[in-house]
Amino acid sequence: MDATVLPPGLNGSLKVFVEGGCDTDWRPYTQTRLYTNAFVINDDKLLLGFKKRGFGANLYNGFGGKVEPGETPIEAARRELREEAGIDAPLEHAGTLVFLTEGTEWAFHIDVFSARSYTGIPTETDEMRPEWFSLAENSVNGDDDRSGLTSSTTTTTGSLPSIPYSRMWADDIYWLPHLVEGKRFAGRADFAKDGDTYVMKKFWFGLVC
Ligand SMILES: CNc1ncnc2c1ncn2[C@@H]1O[C@H](COP(=O)(O)OP(=O)(O)OP(=O)(O)O)[C@@H](O)[C@H]1O
Repeated sequence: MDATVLPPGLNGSLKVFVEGGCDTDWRPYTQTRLYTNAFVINDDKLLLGFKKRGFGANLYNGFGGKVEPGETPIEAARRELREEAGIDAPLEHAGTLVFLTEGTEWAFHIDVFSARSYTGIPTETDEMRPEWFSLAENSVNGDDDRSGLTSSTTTTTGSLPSIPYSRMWADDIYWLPHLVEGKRFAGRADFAKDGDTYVMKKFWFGLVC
């Protein structure tokens, strides 16, 4: 795809790998707010957090939040990882995501980071419950409802569930496999609201080339 037809908000040399949704225009916006999202991989396991409150509650996600005044995105990402998961990690930039949600006139600009090692012990906080998921081909289905099961925060052996995409933001299934593979990506998705649920209406994701 020609760089001139990138969705508004995305820049650089990107090659589309998936796009779809409604045949409508991208929603206009005048402001962006900076956020971070950090994913820790350890051997064949991925650490996700179950969000207990706030925006995206009851979904699994990486660890992150708003970039505070005076912080760089990487500083914010490491702070949020410490605050929400209790660990430190040598985060590297993996991708850039732009999201519009119905009801807000500004765009989320999310710098996504990943690390292949960490220090500390993943620890549940008020906001997030860290859990490990298997990246192995033959792992058990992580989309099943695991409520009532013991938290796997400290599990290092046995069969972990696979990434629970049905209980994550709808965009994650497109770009997270690329993050796991160590590829750099960027994308945009515009969401509409259906009651309390956000529905992904239009999306575009590409790899950095
Ligand atoms: C729409 N599609 C999306 N797909 C995947 N991830 C998404 C997302 N939209 C937002 N996110 C992430 O959700 C977190 C919100 O952060 P959020 O908890 O609101 O921020 P912060 O911790 O600063 O808030 P408070 O301190 O509670 O105010 C933050 O990681 C951000 O990257």
